[in-house]
Amino acid sequence: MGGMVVGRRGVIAGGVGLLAGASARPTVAADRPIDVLVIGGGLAGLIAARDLAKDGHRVLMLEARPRLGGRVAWDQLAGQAVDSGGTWFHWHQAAIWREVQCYELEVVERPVADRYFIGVGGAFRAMTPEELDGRLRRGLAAFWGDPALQAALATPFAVQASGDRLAALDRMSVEDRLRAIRLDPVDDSALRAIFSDFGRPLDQVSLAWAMQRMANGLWTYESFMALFAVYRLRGTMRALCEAIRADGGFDLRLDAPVTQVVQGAGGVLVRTADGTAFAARAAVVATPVEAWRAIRFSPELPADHRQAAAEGMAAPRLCNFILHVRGLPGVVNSFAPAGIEPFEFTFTHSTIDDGQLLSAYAMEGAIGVRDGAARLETALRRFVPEARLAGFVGHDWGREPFSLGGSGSLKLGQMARFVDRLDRPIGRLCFAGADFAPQFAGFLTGAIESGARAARRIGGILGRG
Ligand SMILES: Cc1cc2nc3c(=O)[nH]c(=O)nc-3n(C[C@H](O)[C@H](O)[C@H](O)COP(=O)(O)OP(=O)(O)OC[C@H]3O[C@@H](n4cnc5c(N)ncnc54)[C@H](O)[C@@H]3O)c2cc1C
Repeated sequence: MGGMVVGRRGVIAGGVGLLAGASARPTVAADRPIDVLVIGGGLAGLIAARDLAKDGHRVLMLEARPRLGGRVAWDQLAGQAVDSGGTWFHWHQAAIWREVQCYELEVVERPVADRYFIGVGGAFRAMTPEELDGRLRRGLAAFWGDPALQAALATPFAVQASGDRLAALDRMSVEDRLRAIRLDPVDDSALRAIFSDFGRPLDQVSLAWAMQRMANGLWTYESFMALFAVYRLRGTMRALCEAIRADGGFDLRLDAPVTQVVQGAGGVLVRTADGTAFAARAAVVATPVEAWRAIRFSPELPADHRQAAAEGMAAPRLCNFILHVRGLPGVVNSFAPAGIEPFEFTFTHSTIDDGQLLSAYAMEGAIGVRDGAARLETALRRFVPEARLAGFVGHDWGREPFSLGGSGSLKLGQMARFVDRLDRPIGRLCFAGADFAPQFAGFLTGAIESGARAARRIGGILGRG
């Protein structure tokens, strides 16, 4: 098999058309064989494709949806462009910050909340920022304060080198740890409430994953809290996707779900749902783990990969919304322990002339896009009775066939088995994605880490012939 298109259409469809609605017209003469096929155009795939193309390889990206971005998405609401997928990042997340700086993209800071509403005992309790701050500082100090737990993550960037100690932590849940430290009930509720952003019930969240998130911030309260929605891009994450795409110099086919990946001695053959086949010297698979289920791999994937696909790694029921709300008393932020309130957390995304745009997340799928405005407004009124909903946009990520889940935490045992392992090359294939990224699994920056690493690894394979 060697670097040419063998599909029934007989051409490679490239395309400079960028995001939603771009046509799949051919723009690149099929006179040079494809070196690498990149399957999936989320951030991991975009970075891998760009880096490989910049290294002089001919790259074709095959993306299932009619747009790029994957779990990065954008909509219009109240005349504003809003992010409706992955949005927030911080400068201590080096991989994404570097991209943002490189492309000179403008960063906007989230307004700081002056009113908190915390789910305690089945109702919301108003807290001043000072009260919440005190409770969380106490709670987190107890949660991560055991030196033996911290020692397991002495090098949080090198999960596999952490060995048995990390594996033992990975078998424990966040719930196990909360039970062990026995906080005062309101401190306990406050901690459970902010942990609702882990995206699944706490007895299913790997303690090792949660601790890695804390170790990444040097076990400091400020750095841990910096992971809760501090900076976003002006003009949405679309600006970053467009910058990478424009810089990349790779070809693109949208609306091209891959259904089959076959590896031979000298290359890879990839088939899309319409029957077109593409051959290349190597491929990067940058879809969510859950999406591997819909692809036939030959030879069969190793047992760990099959197991990861069967278990799933992303939060399966995550719905998120941007709500246009009037009548809010100030800059608000609500948090509730998973599974109790319709929204696990909400916060003022921005203030506009006519009210506020509020980000709202339902991690346990208690409320969905199909439920409509009246139910969303009722959910909001649980903490601000005077709130009036003027409009909304939302995504139900578990129902999107090319995601089958949102993002969030890793389940028990997944860190030791999958992180820093699923991305090791298998012949001429390399897997990339935020879900099993080495340092920030589940985050935008993790997708970038992982895509860059896949590009380097595939580049090494191509260099060897
Ligand atoms: C609601 C929500 C909010 C989030 N908020 C944040 C946040 O604020 N900060 C943060 O750091 N992270 C956040 N995240 C997480 C972050 O968005 C993701 O971790 C990251 O975008 C995943 O990137 P990826 O490239 O690994 O995967 P994806 O973005 O899922 O990209 C995979 C791509 O593969 C494509 N694909 C799937 N199957 C096929 C196929 N068969 N053939 C071809 N293509 C296929 C998909 O269409 C998709 O484009 C959030 C996620 C969600 C859902």
